[in-house]
Amino acid sequence: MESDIVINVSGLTKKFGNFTAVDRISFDVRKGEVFGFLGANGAGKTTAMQMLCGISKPTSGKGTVAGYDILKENEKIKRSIGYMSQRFSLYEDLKVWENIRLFGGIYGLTDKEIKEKTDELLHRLRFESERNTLVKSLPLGWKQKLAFSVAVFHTPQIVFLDEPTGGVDPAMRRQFWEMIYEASDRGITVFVTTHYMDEAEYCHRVSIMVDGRIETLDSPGNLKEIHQAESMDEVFRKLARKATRMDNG
Ligand SMILES: Nc1ncnc2c1ncn2[C@@H]1O[C@H](COP(=O)(O)OP(=O)(O)OP(=O)(O)O)[C@@H](O)[C@H]1O
Repeated sequence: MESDIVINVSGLTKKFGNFTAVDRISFDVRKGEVFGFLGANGAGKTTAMQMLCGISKPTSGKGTVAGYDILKENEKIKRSIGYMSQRFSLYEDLKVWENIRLFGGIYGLTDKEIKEKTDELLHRLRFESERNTLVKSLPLGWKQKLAFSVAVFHTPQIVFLDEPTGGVDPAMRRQFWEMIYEASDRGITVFVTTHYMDEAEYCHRVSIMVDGRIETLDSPGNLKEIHQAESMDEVFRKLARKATRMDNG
């Protein structure tokens, strides 16, 4: 259904000088879908995601995100999405409740909404006792859960997650993925990059980028069938082997 499409891009390209970081990518993502965006280091995932979020202007190509034109309406896109990355998310020197208030305000909620939703969120996370804790003293897994909760606090149409679960154990990652499914059930589309192939199995659909291009895109089940592989890890290794671009940064 046309109206269910929340991301639609066609021929999206980003060049840095003569170097083509993202090369004519085209795809659709549906409302409530958990969409995995995979690729080896340097494949172009972050660059592509920045274009989708309205942070970086495409060199060519077109598309819409949350119903807005990525070339002309990037400010409106920024207001319709949530964003969480491993590197930039919460303020370490602020308390838990102060972080929630800050991001609620940035995303345009009123003080009353922020207060009500903060109580509800802390209750749901069973985190009331940590209301006044400084974020820097929380374990990494809890920081990630809180960062995700903050990124969907304003009920955005789409939340972009850039390697959200780096560095935590599988049990903690599973808890994180329960939150992802809850958001998806509420109709929030989840666009997620990850290096963990068990997480790729949890996505409704997965795309794999190689050297700036989308090499394959389908459900994990179909990808395994098409590429004659036992696991997503094997699918990924078969495709990533084709990469000529090396970037170990
Ligand atoms: N501002 C820039 N100027 C020049 N080259 C860039 C710039 N940003 C990214 N690149 C290059 O574009 C390519 C794609 O980078 P990008 O960060 O999008 O990859 P990635 O798939 O997100 O990798 P990783 O998994 O390591 O984050 C890399 O070769 C990178 O060096």
